[in-house]
Amino acid sequence: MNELEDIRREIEEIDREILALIDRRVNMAERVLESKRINGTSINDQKQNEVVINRALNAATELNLDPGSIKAIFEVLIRMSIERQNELSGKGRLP
Ligand SMILES: C=C(O[C@@H]1C=C(C(=O)O)C=C[C@H]1O)C(=O)O
Repeated sequence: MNELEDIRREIEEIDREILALIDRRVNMAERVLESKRINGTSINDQKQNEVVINRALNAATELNLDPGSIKAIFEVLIRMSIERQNELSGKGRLP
C-alpha cells in the first residue's frame, strides 16, 4: 500500500470519529429537551449559543485553527441540535 492510501485511511478513521461525536452531540437533544421542559426554558437559547461559539473560538485560537471556519462548523452543530429538539417536541423543521 502506498503512503497516500495510508494517509487517506487515517483520514477516514478520523472522519468516522467526527461523525460518531456529531451523532453523540445531536443525540443529547433528548436529555436537553427533557431538562428544558422541567425548567420551562426555550429550545433556542441565544445566550448559551454564544457561550458555545466563544468557547470554540478560544479553542480554535489556541489550536491555530481558522476561527471563521470553526464558527461556521459550530453554528451548524447548534442548528442540528435545535432542529432535533424541535423534531422531538413535535415542531418539526418549522422556524
Ligand atoms: C443544547 C442546547 O440547546 C440549544 C443548542 C445548543 C448547542 O447545540 O450547543 C446551545 C443552546 C441552545 O440553543 C442547550 O440549551 O444547551
